[in-house]
Amino acid sequence: MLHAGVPAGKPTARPCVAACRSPPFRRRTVLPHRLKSPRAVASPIRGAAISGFLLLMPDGLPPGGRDRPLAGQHRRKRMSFNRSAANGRSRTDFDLKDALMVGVIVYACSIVGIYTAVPGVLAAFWPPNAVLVGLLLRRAHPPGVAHWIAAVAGYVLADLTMAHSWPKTIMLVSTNFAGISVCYLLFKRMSADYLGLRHPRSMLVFVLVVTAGAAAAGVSGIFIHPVLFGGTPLNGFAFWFTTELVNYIAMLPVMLTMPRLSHPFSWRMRSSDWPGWRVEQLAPLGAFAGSLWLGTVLGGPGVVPYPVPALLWCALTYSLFATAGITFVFSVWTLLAISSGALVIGVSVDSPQAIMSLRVGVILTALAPLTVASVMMARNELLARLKHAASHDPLTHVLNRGGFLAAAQALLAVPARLKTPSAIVLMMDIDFFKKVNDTHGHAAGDEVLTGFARLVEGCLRKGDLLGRLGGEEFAVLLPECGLHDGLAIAQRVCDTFAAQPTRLADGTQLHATVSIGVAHWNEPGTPVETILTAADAALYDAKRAGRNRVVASAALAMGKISG
Ligand SMILES: Nc1nc2c(ncn2[C@@H]2O[C@H](COP(=O)(O)OP(=O)(O)OP(=O)(O)O)[C@@H](O)[C@H]2O)c(=O)[nH]1
Repeated sequence: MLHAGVPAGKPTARPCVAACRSPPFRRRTVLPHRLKSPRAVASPIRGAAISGFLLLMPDGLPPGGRDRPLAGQHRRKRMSFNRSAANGRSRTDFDLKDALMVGVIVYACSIVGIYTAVPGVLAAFWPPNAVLVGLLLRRAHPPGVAHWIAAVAGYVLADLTMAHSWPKTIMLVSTNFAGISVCYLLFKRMSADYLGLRHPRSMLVFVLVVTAGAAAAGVSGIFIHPVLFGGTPLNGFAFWFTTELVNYIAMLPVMLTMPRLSHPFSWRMRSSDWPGWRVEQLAPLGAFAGSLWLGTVLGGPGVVPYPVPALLWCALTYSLFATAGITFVFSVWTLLAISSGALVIGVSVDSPQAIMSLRVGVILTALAPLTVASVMMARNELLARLKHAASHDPLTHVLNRGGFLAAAQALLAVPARLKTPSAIVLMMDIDFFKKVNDTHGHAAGDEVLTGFARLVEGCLRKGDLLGRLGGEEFAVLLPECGLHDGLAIAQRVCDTFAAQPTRLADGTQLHATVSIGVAHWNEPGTPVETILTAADAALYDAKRAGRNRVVASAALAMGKISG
């Protein structure tokens, strides 16, 4: 029998988990291919773009479903503006910089809105309000006074740049803020699921909130419209209400569902999605573009909803953010194409009523794909949570028996997936665990199990599998690992666990040890169960030999490490 020869009760000093990452781990660690590809090398332009984006998109809101951590997965460290403190800058410095950025964005969006407006008429495309609401909601912290002041300054400067008089500027800015504050205050009270449009009913609530915000702007329009544009108060309400409604519905979903880019690397990581992409996944986008083109060719009053089937197809295929973006393109394209004559609907759209009717009709059409995408998102997240719960252990959050066996089978059943047809299985069982429970209680036993799982996880590479097969028994699969390295890894787990007591909630330090059986898989075609049985037999030998040790399977051993 081969074993590591660590005497029971006399642990080798390995005080920290970090020790587990020393060679041979590091030697064997393979950099993910995508990080080495030229695509992964960020260009200065992309770096600058990402940095700018980070300022705009702090992680106030959990991103779309795919990014949201599930119970048991390591939670990605939430980065907030506080990270500036770590860089030696004070929070105030950073808030001011951040507020300045908000002001600049509001200014830039306002200029775009003013430039695209028909002279003497309220701007049809007015992005700053929706963008500002999105920015304020997506912050990690509630916006400070500096943010609000910067936003007001952005609007005022844009109006003054366009040589608007002060009274006109004040009226326009206060009307903008009537809608913005109602939207912000109502959205702020919502849970992240509703705010991220990931709840099945979130689109309904979204429409109610933006309708309230648009109505607030409309009420202000009752007073200022007759003064600024000479219409009736009713016209003022209708014009401001519809314009704000259209802009909020078109733009705010994009802002609310935009993925969090809290770390430049997350952008690179997303490139890993691409190998899974197939050309046919571009079909819904092609259908959408085709339907827009068909509308321009055929014309007529019925062309506006032509793209709806393609939009629904996009909603069923792409992420909520992508669907929101495509829907935004649909709304803007349709309104611009009709006003420019590229889309001939055969009805004159020159009266205020006709313009309002068109805007509201287009934007309500866009609600259908947004609702489908939102419900799909909620459904996919629920499925992911169920799948996770079915394959993971609720206590330690590592794979459960079924999850481990399925993942191991999937890995070993297709040897082509492995660069080298060699894998190691460790069967690990905490020693005298019953005594831990009996002496310190079941809760303390649970803490030992959880602590052990975290310790082992800290010793593994990405791609290694860890599972809790039951009780105090765990298994590890190390793909593309030879026997020598596998035994060394097992020994490090054994030594580190023995040297590192579990600190219980009451402060007590609890020493425990683990016995490990190691088996080597190097013959493609050998089922996982066979290798697990061999490792289990070795584990049994380790227990019999005195525990707190590593033993290689007699059947499959090809070498040993010295004790
Ligand atoms: N706290 C806690 N205990 C568990 C859990 N699952 C199983 N156990 C306990 O784990 C103990 C396993 O005891 P045994 O199988 O006798 O093994 P052992 O005491 O570790 O002895 P050796 O394995 O021979 O070293 C039993 O007392 C189980 O009740 C759990 O989820 N939490």
